[in-house]
Amino acid sequence: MIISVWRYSHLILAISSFVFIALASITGIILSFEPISEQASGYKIAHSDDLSLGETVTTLKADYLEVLELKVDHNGFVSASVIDNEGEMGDFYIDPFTGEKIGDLLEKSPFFEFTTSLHRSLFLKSTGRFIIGLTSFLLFLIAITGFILVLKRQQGIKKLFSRIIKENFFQYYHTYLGRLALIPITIITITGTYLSMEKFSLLPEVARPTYDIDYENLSEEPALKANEFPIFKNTSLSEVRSLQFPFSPDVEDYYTLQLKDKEVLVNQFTGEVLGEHVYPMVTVLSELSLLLHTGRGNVWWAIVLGLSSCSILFFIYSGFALTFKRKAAKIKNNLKKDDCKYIILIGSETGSTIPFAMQLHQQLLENGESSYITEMNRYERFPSMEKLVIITSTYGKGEAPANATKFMQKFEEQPPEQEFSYAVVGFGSLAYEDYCQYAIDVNDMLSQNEYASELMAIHTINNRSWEAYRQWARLLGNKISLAIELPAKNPVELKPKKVRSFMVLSKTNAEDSIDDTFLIELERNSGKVKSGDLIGIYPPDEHERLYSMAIMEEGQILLSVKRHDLGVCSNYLNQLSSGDTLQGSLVKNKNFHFPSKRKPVIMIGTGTGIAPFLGMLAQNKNKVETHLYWGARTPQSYQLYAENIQKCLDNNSLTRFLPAYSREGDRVYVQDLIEQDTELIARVLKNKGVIMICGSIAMQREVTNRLEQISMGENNKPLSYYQNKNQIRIDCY
Ligand SMILES: Cc1cc2nc3c(=O)[nH]c(=O)nc-3n(C[C@H](O)[C@H](O)[C@H](O)COP(=O)(O)O)c2cc1C
Repeated sequence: MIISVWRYSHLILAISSFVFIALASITGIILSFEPISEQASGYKIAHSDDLSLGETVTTLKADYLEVLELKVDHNGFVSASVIDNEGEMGDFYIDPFTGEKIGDLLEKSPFFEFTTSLHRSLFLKSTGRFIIGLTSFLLFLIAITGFILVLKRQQGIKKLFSRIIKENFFQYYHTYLGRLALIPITIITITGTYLSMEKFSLLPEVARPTYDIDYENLSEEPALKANEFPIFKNTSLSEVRSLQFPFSPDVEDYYTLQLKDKEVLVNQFTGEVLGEHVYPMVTVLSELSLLLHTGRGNVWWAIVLGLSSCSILFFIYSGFALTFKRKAAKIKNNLKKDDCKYIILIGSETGSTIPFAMQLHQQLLENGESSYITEMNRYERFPSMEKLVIITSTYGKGEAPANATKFMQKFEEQPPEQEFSYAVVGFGSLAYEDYCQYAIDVNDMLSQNEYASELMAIHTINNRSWEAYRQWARLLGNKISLAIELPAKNPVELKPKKVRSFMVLSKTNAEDSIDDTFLIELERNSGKVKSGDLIGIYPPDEHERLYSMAIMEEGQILLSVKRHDLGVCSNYLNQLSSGDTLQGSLVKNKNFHFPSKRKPVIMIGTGTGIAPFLGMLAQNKNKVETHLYWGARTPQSYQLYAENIQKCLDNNSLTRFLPAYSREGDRVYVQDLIEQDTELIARVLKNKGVIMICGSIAMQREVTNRLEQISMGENNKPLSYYQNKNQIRIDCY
């Protein structure tokens, strides 16, 4: 398993504590409802926060025979302990404006009592409290290591909140929610740890306040009413925690006023402040920790706490799902490294490139060749090596993935001592500025080795395209004269698909077209597809083959297919007639849909890559400015699409059609046309328009090179900047 230090720490911490974290989160979710239900009980009187303490004290003294204590709790509910005019003692919530009783004191429900005990101590008293305290601290460390991983993924603090590149559901939402929940989770864990430390007396001890009151000189003059005491007049109820009334009418007895930050003793006759004790930091932090950890008195914060606890459960689930996926990618060898002619070295951060490399390894073995596969960091001299294949991803900012960081140094220290040829495949994503940079660097290094000769030029693969990898493997097979044919169906993608029947509505014949290409219309039997989505077609007893779909005006599916002499699926489709049915499955391709915003669109395609664009144009009801650059061999190739394209030009759903014919006249390619329209391309990118590319990988490479030049030259921004904003949408195979 390949893993970086931070990811390893994140994982180990999570594994060691996930059971307790899950328990604390579930109980935490339940407990977040407690402050919400308390607030819903309605004992908070509007505007009471601004009422002065003096007013309430005066009102209470007038209403009751004796007042013992006044309290304001975390919800802002005001309660009083009194003896009424009938001599009855009472302890209840009051309206601080009138002094009237408005309800009995709330008692903690047995359910919340039970949940709180479970949350705090797992019913294990001190042992439980210790476990929960430690869990809280571990969760804090998990949050921090997670944050570092997000920083690495987003390539620095500046890009922390820029778009997350979606590689799969779990990775995307693990990162997305991690970013959102980081601050609340950090607060929950720090306060939880603090509260536990307090329980175990690990914080500095707080001494009881001592006062130096001059009892000899206490005065009863000038006697003022409570609402005239400056301290009571200038203190609003929102600042008060409690006020203990004097025990007797003797001047030696005083009011004890507890505010949020200090305790004050007040002469009961004159209102003079007799003593003051500011709470130490430890006490203030304890109070704050309790409020922040429980959400007491603040419904919104309680909701944030509840949602954060839910997100922790999701992190546990998605984190393990990601880990198991990574663990599944294993490197296996049957032969000894010293005996193998083929050496395959893998560079991978998360392991997703491994199954690709393993497929090649298997094929070589099946062809009777000796092949050894290992991680790049395990490079050493391989005495029998004749061919070196390096398959590596790029991470960070064009850097080596985790298991390849030492490769270059090792290779330089122990270069091969015999002649060998090499081929490098880069796995990467065009969404990053330094596309496949590490593979490029490795390729450069190998090219400088005196014994090395290039077996194949470096090949780059965007977004783990299985089709692109398959093509490369086929080319490699041709080079080394082996029948290397990887399965058509991506073995790395495990999700089963729903297979349905589709009826053929109409079809042209490949034989009638100069390019051996035909159109086939299928009845649509599901409403949830869009042009640009894919259909996987299953010829009888064969693997699936994917085609990009156009959804036409009447909702039918249109495919454009090139027939290959040995192509099982294209020949199967070509012999179908109207009324026949075929088996297929629909695959969402969300990153290749026509944009919903009314911004200009540039479509670039070659050959059958025009198909999804035909559907998008047919659905372009808003007549969004759209330019279609299409590459083919000869003008006759256009005949197949002429009617459709002309219709779109006539009804303005297509603004311009720019064909490039590579076997006629000046031999023009789509990339040449793009170069001629530099200004338009730069403007579209600048104005948040979208560029869509569909067709062959070779064309994609040429086109993206030109676009990169235009983007840098005209707008001073790398193409990846627009790719990250989803303005570049690619579906190439
Ligand atoms: C944080 C992060 C950084 C990446 N940086 C680059 C990059 O600089 N260049 C690139 O071409 N691809 C980059 N990628 C894309 C990966 O190379 C690509 O997803 C690859 O398939 C990952 O393979 P692996 O999981 O086997 O390492 C990056 C991906 C992530 C998550």
